[in-house]
Amino acid sequence: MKYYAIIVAGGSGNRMQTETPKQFLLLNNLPVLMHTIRAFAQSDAQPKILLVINTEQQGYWRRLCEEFNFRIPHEVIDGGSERFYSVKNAIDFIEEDCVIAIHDAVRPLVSKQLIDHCFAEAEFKGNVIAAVQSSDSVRTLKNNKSAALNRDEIYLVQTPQTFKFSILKEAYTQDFTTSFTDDASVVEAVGYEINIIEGERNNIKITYPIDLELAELLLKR
Ligand SMILES: Nc1ccn([C@@H]2O[C@H](COP(=O)(O)OP(=O)(O)OP(=O)(O)O)[C@@H](O)[C@H]2O)c(=O)n1
Ligand SMILES: C[C@](O)(CO)[C@H](O)COP(=O)(O)O
Repeated sequence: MKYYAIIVAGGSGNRMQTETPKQFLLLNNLPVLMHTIRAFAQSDAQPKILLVINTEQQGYWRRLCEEFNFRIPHEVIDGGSERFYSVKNAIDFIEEDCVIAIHDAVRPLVSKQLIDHCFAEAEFKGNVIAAVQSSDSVRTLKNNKSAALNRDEIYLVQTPQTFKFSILKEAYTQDFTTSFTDDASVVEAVGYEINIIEGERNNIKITYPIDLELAELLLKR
């Protein structure tokens, strides 16, 4: 089987509020994105790596690769205006049957074990996403009224989100809607049941400044 990793790095990082998009910020002296690519390059699956970056940041990325002597082979794909379109651009590039892991560039602490587990399960079941159970109590808030939910039924979804090529190709022919917050929601909308495997508490998404500080601490353990 052929394996691909689509690493989406086409966002602008508004919530991080830094001039440099968060995927390029230094984490332990190496840009976040290089940690992420390295995790996939170290996996047993040895996926072909497709890196999605906005056209205006591709020159900056090339300069970073020179500066850090970063030589892991990867194909650069143009980013889109939404994560959905960034993923779609990468899927459109793939022309062979394969299993595809889609991963946020800003989840640099993902382990090679989780990556390989995702590839193996998706090859067997068609799709699988990594998620962790909520350790906090959870509530909904609607019309100013809050209500408790059963936290045993609540999973916090991560990436990798891994799928057989044909499933992704079919799902990404749909028109974008704002309810598509991840790849699983896109695939579910065409009728597939999504499988969950245990993610990793360390596999945090760098979204706010505190997350970068946390990632630094986790890497130093
Ligand atoms: N048009 C987009 C938007 C997001 N992403 C990527 O999707 C991942 C998860 O998105 P998020 O954390 O929301 O990143 P940003 O969109 O950059 O952040 P923000 O929402 O705070 O602006 C990131 O690796 C981001 O680079 C992307 O490839 N293309
Ligand atoms: C894909 C994702 O990381 C799964 O948790 C998440 O949905 C991305 O959301 P964001 O708002 O684009 O960061």
